[in-house]
Amino acid sequence: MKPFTWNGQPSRVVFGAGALAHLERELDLLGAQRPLVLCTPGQAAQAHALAQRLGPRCAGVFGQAVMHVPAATAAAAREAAARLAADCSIALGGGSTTGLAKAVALTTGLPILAIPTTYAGSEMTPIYGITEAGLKTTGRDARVLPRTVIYDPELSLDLPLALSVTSAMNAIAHAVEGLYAQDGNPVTDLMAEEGIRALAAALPRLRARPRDPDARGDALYGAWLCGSVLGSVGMALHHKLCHTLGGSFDLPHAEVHTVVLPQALAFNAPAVPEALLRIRRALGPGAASAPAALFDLARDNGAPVALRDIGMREADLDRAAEIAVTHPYWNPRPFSAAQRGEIRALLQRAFEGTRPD
Ligand SMILES: NC(=O)C1=CN([C@@H]2O[C@H](COP(=O)(O)OP(=O)(O)OC[C@H]3O[C@@H](n4cnc5c(N)ncnc54)[C@H](O)[C@@H]3O)[C@@H](O)[C@H]2O)C=CC1
Ligand SMILES: O=C(O)/C=C\C(=O)CC(=O)O
Repeated sequence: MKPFTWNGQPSRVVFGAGALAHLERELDLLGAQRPLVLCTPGQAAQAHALAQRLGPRCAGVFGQAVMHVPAATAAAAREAAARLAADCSIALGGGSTTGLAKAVALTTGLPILAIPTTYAGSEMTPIYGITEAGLKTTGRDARVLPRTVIYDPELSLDLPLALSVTSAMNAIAHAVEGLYAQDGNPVTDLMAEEGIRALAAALPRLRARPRDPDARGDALYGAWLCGSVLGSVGMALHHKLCHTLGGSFDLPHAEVHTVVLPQALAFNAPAVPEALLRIRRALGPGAASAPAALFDLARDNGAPVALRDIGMREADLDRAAEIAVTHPYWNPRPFSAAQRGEIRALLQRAFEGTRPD
């Protein structure tokens, strides 16, 4: 066994149908007396219902979370937390809401209690992302890791099916990159393979019965595992491309992950044979290569497989390639300015939705 360092996340996790009933207990354990509830405009009703349940204990609701955490939104949330004398953030929603809570925590240290309603997995990572002047900056900081996570499958029963599939692919992408991470280890490998398996198996069940609580629970379990992998090891080419396309071209996050993942894995395939075997095994029996099987998993569950179908302009691909190779993340197959042509070709295949070999 090669030596490794395990920086598994110390978040406290409460998991199960109806787990939201434990919110007050978990706030008490955090010593939080005045939580600020954060949400997106689309989830305001859920957030206000939670605030009403908490009564005078609740400092208020800030309902302006949006994807990629614009710097101005982060500043407004910090101002609201200060004005309301909040001592904790409750992030009720997906990665955009958790990301806003992280932006507040980054400068204020306000602890986060996350209540995930998608499969993004941000609740299990110390990674933050803030977007300013069309450029997304990401970083890692222990202060942004949520202290407590309440996973309640009942909160995702109404997650739109299309987003359920792409958000699951976002989670699978964390695990895929974790399997070839520079700082991967046997524990994260186990979590990654099980996370991919759980999510891939849940998708057809969700398509058949979107409100199936067992399928939603299995998907959330897979998201927890994949998010834990992302929180423990580094990201590589795939995430760099998605941060570029999402942050600089304002493309929808989960959809970008869904489209790019097969293409990025195909680019890395020659350098990551062990990861391919684990991914292939996790996806179940079939003759397709791991990249092609991921492409098929997305396509067969009704998800987009081409950048041109999610708002990308072909004229922007050159600039996307340029940004992607500037300050690249580590990757098992090097990509830097010298590989700009290869990255541009990868983006062309993603733009057209070409099924990998
Ligand atoms: N730092 C990290 O570790 C990670 C960060 N992220 C970030 O998270 C953001 C994307 O998060 P996502 O969860 O993909 O999307 P999201 O949080 O933006 O949600 C997408 C839409 O779905 C709605 N929604 C969410 N849950 C719902 C539910 N259960 N029922 C009905 N509607 C619901 C939201 O209101 C929103 O309008 C991006 O900014 C991405 O960068 C994503 C993964 C990991
Ligand atoms: O791309 C991902 O799914 C993981 C990390 C981020 O999205 C960075 C961020 O929080 O914006």
